[in-house]
Amino acid sequence: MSGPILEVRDLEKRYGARRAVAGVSLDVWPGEVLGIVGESGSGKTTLLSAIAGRVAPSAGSVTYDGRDLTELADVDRSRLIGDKIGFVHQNPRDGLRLNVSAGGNVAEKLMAAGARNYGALRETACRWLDRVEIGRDRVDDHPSKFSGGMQQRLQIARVLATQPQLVLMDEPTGGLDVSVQAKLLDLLRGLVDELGLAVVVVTHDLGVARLLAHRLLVMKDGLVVEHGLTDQVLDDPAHAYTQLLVSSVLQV
Ligand SMILES: Nc1ncnc2c1ncn2[C@@H]1O[C@H](COP(=O)(O)OP(=O)(O)OP(=O)(O)O)[C@@H](O)[C@H]1O
Repeated sequence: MSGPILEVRDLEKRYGARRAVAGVSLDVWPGEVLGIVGESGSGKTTLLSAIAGRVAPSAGSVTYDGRDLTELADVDRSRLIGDKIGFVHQNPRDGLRLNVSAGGNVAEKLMAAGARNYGALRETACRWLDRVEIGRDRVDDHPSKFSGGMQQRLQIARVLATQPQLVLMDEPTGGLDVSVQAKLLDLLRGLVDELGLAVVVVTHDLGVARLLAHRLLVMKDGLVVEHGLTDQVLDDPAHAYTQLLVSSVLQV
């Protein structure tokens, strides 16, 4: 593939008179991690949800691998997104089936993608548990019995098992203890590098952005106010709003 894997153009989402996303354009290239940062209410989650087809944009286009997702029939868009685009929720409970075993959570994604052989499914599920550092002895346990960090790692295994080329992440380490966050970030960074994933990660945590993202978009009131390489944006912010975001972190 020679161009961006994801192209978003003039994306807008209105709720009544409010423009939650007010005309955003972005590109993501294969193997690239794009971070979207901004304070609460700046439109990050709405932007990610619109890219993922979870909310219908009011205007604009979302082109994945040459196809405009906003023009596909619902069923075709769902299939494409299910197969090729992964979504990691902040709350792992939104991305897991809690009454299905850990192995089953991974295996059912593989089955939806066409895998059938029980032995191979179980072995692949176990290998994914290995990769996200969940013991194989937990393969038959329900994730409702797991800690928050383990649930998040299982959600990541479930999302990555079908080898998506693009993964959208909404505050993937939010709601976890700091030490658990650090471990999860390490794991995510390793998997993203190893699998060469293209990622869009939404976070209000500039530390997470610094560790994961190659490039950053800074959002305010539904608009992108600054974008650039992560170190450049965080170390030498050009926009007053980004300066405030960065300095408010430094003061903590
Ligand atoms: N379903 C909805 N109906 C009406 N307004 C909404 C809806 N979802 C979001 N909004 C509004 O759109 C704006 C952007 O919200 P959004 O959740 O995208 O921001 P955010 O940057 O992700 O914030 P947070 O970090 O708190 O999740 C806010 O003003 C919010 O109130």
